[in-house]
Amino acid sequence: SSEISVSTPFAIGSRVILRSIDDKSEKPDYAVELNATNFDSVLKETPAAYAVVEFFAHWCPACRNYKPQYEKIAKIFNGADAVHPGIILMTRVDCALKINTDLCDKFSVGHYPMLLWGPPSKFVSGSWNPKQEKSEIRSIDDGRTADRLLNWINKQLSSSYRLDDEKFENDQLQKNASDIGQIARAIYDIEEATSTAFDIILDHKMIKSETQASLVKFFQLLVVHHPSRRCRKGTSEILVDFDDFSSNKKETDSAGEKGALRNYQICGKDVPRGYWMFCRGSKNETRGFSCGLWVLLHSLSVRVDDGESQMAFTTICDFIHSFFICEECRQHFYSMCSSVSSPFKKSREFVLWLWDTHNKVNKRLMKEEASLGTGDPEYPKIIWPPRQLCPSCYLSGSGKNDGNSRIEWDHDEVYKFLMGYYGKTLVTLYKDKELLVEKRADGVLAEDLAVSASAHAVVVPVGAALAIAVASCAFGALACYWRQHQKSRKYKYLHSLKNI
Ligand SMILES: Cc1cc2nc3c(=O)[nH]c(=O)nc-3n(C[C@H](O)[C@H](O)[C@H](O)COP(=O)(O)OP(=O)(O)OC[C@H]3O[C@@H](n4cnc5c(N)ncnc54)[C@H](O)[C@@H]3O)c2cc1C
Repeated sequence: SSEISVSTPFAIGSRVILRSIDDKSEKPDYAVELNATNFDSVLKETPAAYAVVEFFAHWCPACRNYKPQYEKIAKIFNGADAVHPGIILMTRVDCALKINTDLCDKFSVGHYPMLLWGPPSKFVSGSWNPKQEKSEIRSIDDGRTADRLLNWINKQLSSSYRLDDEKFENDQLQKNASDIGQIARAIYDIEEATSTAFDIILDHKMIKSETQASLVKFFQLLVVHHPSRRCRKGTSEILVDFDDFSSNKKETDSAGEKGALRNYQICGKDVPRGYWMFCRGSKNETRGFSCGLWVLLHSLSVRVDDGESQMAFTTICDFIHSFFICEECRQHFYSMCSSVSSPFKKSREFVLWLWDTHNKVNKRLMKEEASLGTGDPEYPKIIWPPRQLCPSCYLSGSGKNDGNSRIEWDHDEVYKFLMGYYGKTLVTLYKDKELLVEKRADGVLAEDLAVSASAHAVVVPVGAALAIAVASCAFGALACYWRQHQKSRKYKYLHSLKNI
């Protein structure tokens, strides 16, 4: 610094130079900067099981020196390129900013930098003080270097993370196949798969006059039965405006159409995150999207009512046929759809059909992957669920699930298991508690009732998507209803604007 001050006679100039030297050496921050306005929402939304919050002050020299150490750890855990994403969220709060004064007080920040550790939900609207007993938030007393901080974390989690772990050395596999709770992490993959599917459809310009009806029907299914509330919301927004894209289709080039739909975030602004949790493979190229898609389909199947089951079946078959870009997969799946001779009357039949169909795919892939070596070695295909996951699904003494022996299933137990697994268990970890809004006996959600109460007249605009919506009211009753009301609100709004 003495060199700089000698060569630069003006104090302001030297500051500028210092800053620019600094900028050049500055790497992107991996830790998420939080403040009083986003602290609760970021910690509420994160899929990570733990959070570290570093309280610091930007003027504090010790904090500046500590930053590269902390960043080394943040790089391992935060973001799409992280080696171990979605497990720990690394954050920081600048207590020197006025806006954060109360927040830092609530967490009894007495020195800088100060690190706290705990489940993210415990930080939301939370507080901490050093004398508090039985708090799930703990002070990290030995995190002065990256190595020591990682050691501290490893002790908490009985893990063996290392600073030089490389991408996709995924050592945190869900090795314990009998751990039913693992599926709770899949809610985030279902969101990821929904958003990825939407991106693929746009990237490959797959919305054509002959595929559009399939997409609208699938969106209707999502609006009503997607297990994530923000995906239901995002899909409904697309559905409401869908006519506008399709009616302008002839005039707009595909880039324009794609561009317009690109403005929609089907599962909200935080998705896609760029990584998988339940569906994370041991290699970059395995599992991921196709696993997430299966889990989405199963989670939809357990949520439809008896009267909707046939419609949900054809909707899923058509969607996969039109939009699943894996040619072999969509052909195989569609031929299995086509072999169903009589319509489903009960959702139980549909749930079990999807389960059995998935097992047929597993069985075929077991042989293929063994001979070609294309599977994920850590996740060999099995006839599912394994006995450890659902002992009662197996009639006593029936065969092994290696694809060769015949298993005698207790279908009542399998159905019960699937309903629990993809139903309640799937959403137990989900942070968006509004998701758990009670359904009324007639299946109408409170949020939809709020809409109906505020919308008076039903003005039905004539459009392709709406025509399809009306035609598919078997399960779309709520979706059509919701859409018509939204549409009517929008048109009324536009009309009132025109009149101004
Ligand atoms: C509709 C569809 C058709 C496909 N067809 C093909 C194909 O023809 N050829 C091909 O190479 N790949 C196909 N794939 C991809 C393939 O099935 C797997 O998704 C992929 O190999 C990744 O496998 P995975 O180990 O992650 O488990 P996946 O098979 O993707 O399963 C995801 C998760 O679902 C659960 N699960 C497994 N079996 C069942 C079941 N029977 N019922 C309920 N839950 C279950 C397990 O927890 C599993 O981890 C298809 C995918 C989809 C969505």
